[in-house]
Amino acid sequence: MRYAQLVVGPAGSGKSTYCSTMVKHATDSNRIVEVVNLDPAAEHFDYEPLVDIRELIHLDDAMEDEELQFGPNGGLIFCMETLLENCDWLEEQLGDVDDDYLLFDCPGQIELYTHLPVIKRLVEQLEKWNFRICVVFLIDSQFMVDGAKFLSGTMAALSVMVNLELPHVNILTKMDLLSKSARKQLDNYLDPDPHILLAEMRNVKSRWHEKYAKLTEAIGEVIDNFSLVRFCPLNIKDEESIDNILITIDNIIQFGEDADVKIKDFDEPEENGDE
Ligand SMILES: Nc1nc2c(ncn2[C@@H]2O[C@H](COP(=O)(O)OP(=O)(O)OP(=O)(O)O)[C@@H](O)[C@H]2O)c(=O)[nH]1
Ligand SMILES: [Mg+2]
Repeated sequence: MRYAQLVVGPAGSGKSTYCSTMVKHATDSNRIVEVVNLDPAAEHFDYEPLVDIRELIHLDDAMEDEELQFGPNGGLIFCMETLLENCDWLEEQLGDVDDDYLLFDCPGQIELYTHLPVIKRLVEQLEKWNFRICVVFLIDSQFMVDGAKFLSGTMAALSVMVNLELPHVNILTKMDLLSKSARKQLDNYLDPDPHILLAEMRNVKSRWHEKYAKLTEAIGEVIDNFSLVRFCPLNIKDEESIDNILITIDNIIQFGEDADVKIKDFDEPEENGDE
């Protein structure tokens, strides 16, 4: 079994920073975590990638091609499709090391995760290669500090969850940039209570809410009733905060737990036999 975090989220939400932060944190606790750069347009990141999609195809290749004539967004989709067509290349680059733990630093175009099939197909490949995957959806906490934005961010997280159908963690990034009052505001939402959100939206003059108060309320309640979406705050300046996130994800993909799981599986038939 191998382990992977698929790090996704809107442009600039902090995906590449998250990856380098996790690598440093893991190294400090004697763990090896490596990053695969899947962003064909990446210009800067603070880690040494194990695999880099730009060695296969760069966004400029798609955009400068006389025949293709892609813009930046179509070009990106083209690059991701090229990656899928060259699965052998990726498989070879990834190697085949048991217990490997990789972070896939993905591009920032949200449509890749909300409704296009290309990332989903990549996930299916990774699963064939024995990866147990957790989607890590990052969203900038600064865009989550009022009711309407929080609701809209929640809906974005939900579309990614529905589209990718994988174990999933939502992370609020850049908590270090929030003012004290903004952080307090956000704390109210983190244990999501749609009534707090709604009461607040009622106070804010919003054309949407005036017209669709009942709809907003219904969406809020559905999300709450099904415990669909939760957010974990991440402050990269606080080791404990980083550690909490890593532990949460490790648990989800059962990293380091396999030994226990095997023992349990082994014991169960015996117990049944005794009964
Ligand atoms: N203060 C602070 N800045 C952050 C944090 N995370 C990211 N940033 C900054 O936000 C900007 C974008 O961060 P990136 O990590 O490149 O974001 P990204 O999601 O990889 O961006 P794209 O790949 O372009 O979609 C950079 O200037 C980072 O330094 C954080 O936790 N705290
Ligand atoms: Mg990036």
